[in-house]
Amino acid sequence: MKKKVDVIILAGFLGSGKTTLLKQLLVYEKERNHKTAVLMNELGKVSIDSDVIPGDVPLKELLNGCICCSLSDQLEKQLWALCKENELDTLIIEATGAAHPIDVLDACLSPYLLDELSVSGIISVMDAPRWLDRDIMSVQAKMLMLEQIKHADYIVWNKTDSLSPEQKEQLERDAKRLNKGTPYILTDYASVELSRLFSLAGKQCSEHQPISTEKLKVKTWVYTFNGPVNKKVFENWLCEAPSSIYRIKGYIKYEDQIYLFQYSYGLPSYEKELMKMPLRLVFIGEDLDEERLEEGLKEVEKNSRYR
Ligand SMILES: Nc1nc2c(ncn2[C@@H]2O[C@H](COP(=O)(O)OP(=O)(O)OP(=O)(O)O)[C@@H](O)[C@H]2O)c(=O)[nH]1
Repeated sequence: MKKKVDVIILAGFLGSGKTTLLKQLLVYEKERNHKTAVLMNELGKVSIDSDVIPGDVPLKELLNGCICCSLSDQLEKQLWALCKENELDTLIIEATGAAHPIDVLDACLSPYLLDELSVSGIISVMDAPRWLDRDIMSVQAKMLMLEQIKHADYIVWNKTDSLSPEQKEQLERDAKRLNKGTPYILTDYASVELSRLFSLAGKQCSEHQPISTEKLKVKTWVYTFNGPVNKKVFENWLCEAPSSIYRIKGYIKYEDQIYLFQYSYGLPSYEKELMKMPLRLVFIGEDLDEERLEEGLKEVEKNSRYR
């Protein structure tokens, strides 16, 4: 079977040090003879950070919007193109500082890309002084930083050079409180010992193994239907589905019609699909009880037959 490309998502507030870390990751991957590509997303019309990417690294840019909202369709196309045009080992996505990590993860888990990509983890690069000073920021900015910490598989507290020992202790307490058990590090200029970062993010993984998706804080799970189901039966199941499911997306068939199905924060939506797509749904959430989900969906298929 074809090896999937490992995807690393770099999240973190505007100017927190994502590109600084990205440059080091690229050097590290090159030393390991890993062919690595970068997908860079910037809010502005002109890319600033892409100049720092070496010429031999395949690069796609998504400008003037955020991949977690207005550009999520384009992200899918660009990821597909990067995988088809290159024999990749690793793909690093640098999200904008305004991106919600779960939404970026969601955009990577397109049903089209399931066989191509395997998301290794979300690394959140946090601007430590800004976090400590967050009370002067808007509620939205505070919430965003909180999400970036909460959903990280590895937290890099950056720009810590000017902080007092008490402030550094506070950062450690915050990491433990907000994302218990997740590895973190306090750095300057994102100078992380990268072998540690890879192994810690994967917890039990050795230095040279990719981080397994099973170690992701936010879990993903895929269910494949054998055929069409009954809309009412499926939606009844959905009403009872656990709230820890953040997203569902994929293809579902009602009678003779295939739909692209999207479910986000409790709301389902459908779009008619003209192609014959595999009837797979990708689930994204925390603490997903896979066994229960599978049982429930099998029941949906069974009950649909009697309608
Ligand atoms: N003082 C200080 N400056 C830093 C540190 N890390 C990064 N910087 C600087 O902070 C600025 C922003 O760093 P970037 O790596 O571009 O940050 P980014 O998260 O990619 O920024 P955006 O793409 O705009 O969101 C640059 O000028 C860096 O040189 C640090 O630890 N301390």
